[in-house]
Amino acid sequence: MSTAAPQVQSLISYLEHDPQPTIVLDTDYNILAANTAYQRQFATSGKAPIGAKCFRVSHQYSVPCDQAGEHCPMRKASESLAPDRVLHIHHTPRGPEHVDVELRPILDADGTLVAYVERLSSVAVASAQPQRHGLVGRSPTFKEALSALQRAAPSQIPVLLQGESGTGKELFARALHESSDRARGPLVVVDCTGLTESLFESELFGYEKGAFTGATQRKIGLVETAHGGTLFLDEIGDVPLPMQVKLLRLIESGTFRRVGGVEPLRADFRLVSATHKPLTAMVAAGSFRQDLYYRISAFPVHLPALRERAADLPLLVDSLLQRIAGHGAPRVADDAMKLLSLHAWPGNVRELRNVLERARLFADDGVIHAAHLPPELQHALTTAPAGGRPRRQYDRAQLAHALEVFNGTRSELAAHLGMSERTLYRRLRELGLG
Ligand SMILES: Nc1ncnc2c1ncn2[C@@H]1O[C@H](COP(=O)(O)OP(=O)(O)OP(=O)(O)O)[C@@H](O)[C@H]1O
Repeated sequence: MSTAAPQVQSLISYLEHDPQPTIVLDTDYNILAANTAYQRQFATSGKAPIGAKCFRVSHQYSVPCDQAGEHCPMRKASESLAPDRVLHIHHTPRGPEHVDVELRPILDADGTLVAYVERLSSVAVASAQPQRHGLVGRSPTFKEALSALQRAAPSQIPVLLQGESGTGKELFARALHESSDRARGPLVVVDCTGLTESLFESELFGYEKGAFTGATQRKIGLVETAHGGTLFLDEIGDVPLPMQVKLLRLIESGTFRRVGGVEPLRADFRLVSATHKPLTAMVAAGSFRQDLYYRISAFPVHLPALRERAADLPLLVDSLLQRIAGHGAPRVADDAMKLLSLHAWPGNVRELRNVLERARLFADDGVIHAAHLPPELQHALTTAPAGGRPRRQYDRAQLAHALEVFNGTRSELAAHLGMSERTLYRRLRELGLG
């Protein structure tokens, strides 16, 4: 068991009453102390893991995180002697969990590094294990997006979520709202697609009685409904130019008027926008206002496409099946899982959900087999007729995706794609992937 220097002992007793889970570590990854809050939330065996290595306790690794392919905040802090913060997946009594880790190096009077203090906060808005609601994910690209979200959440900075359709923009917006200090306020979702100018204005700002024919009484708009909370403008790239001016005025002045009203009203919301459109290209083409773009995009977050987070597929499949089918959720056979992992998922998680919703209706024996998946997924397993050409020509994107996600040798991949190894190599060379 490690012994701590006297200054470190004082630090330990100071941290004992900290309400946030905190541990003290020496420079060789040994846990010197863990406060009561840590023991309550994270101690897996019910007692403080004094003397154990942090990487073993938090990750069940036998080597430090950076040797296991993860970012090690201790390594970085030992070089910079400055604090570091990372999002890790920790082993906890509740299973794997996303944890925000803040690490501070402790220096003695000579400036020598003597210990580290690590403060942990569970990230409740996303799960690293199958879950019946909310965001799930554990791949590096998912963690990057989640980590960006956690950094932006406590401030008022406008966030722009950029991702293809079906990547979970609304779920991320909800997670951001729930991680912010406005979580007790409302989250108001505005779908900006297909709104005419007058409808947009009256929906957003509301109207006074008599403002137009049919306005028989005052109506509160969505901006007012979002008071004290978050206003989520989904598909902001679909807002036509004349309405963009009105949006800009609202964001810049923080005030608005109901249609037919004279009183300027003060708006109090945190703005989150989302789009699957390339806004910078739209700005260059003149179809999106540059000034509005700068206002909404102070903190852009890239939401990964499903093909960029292939490692999350089994977790997403489990979670979505639980959501679709509840307790009687079917299991997915290996051949079906292989097909799912070879598909490029242009429709992302929404497409995956649709495929599973359909497939489970065929799973009479409680198992989803390859045959239960739609034809466009089946092709990946068709084998070449003996001595003949493969039945299917894969395009560059499909092959690049298969290369990225396939867990096996090139000859196994060739077999899965229904072609000979030589043909695979030739195709890869032709497409510049070899
Ligand atoms: N990380 C995730 N974990 C769990 N479910 C997810 C995740 N990402 C997306 N989903 C699910 O995928 C579906 C699509 O998500 P959502 O509607 O948020 O996507 P979107 O990006 O807003 O799509 P669109 O741009 O078409 O409106 C929903 O059923 C959502 O619950």
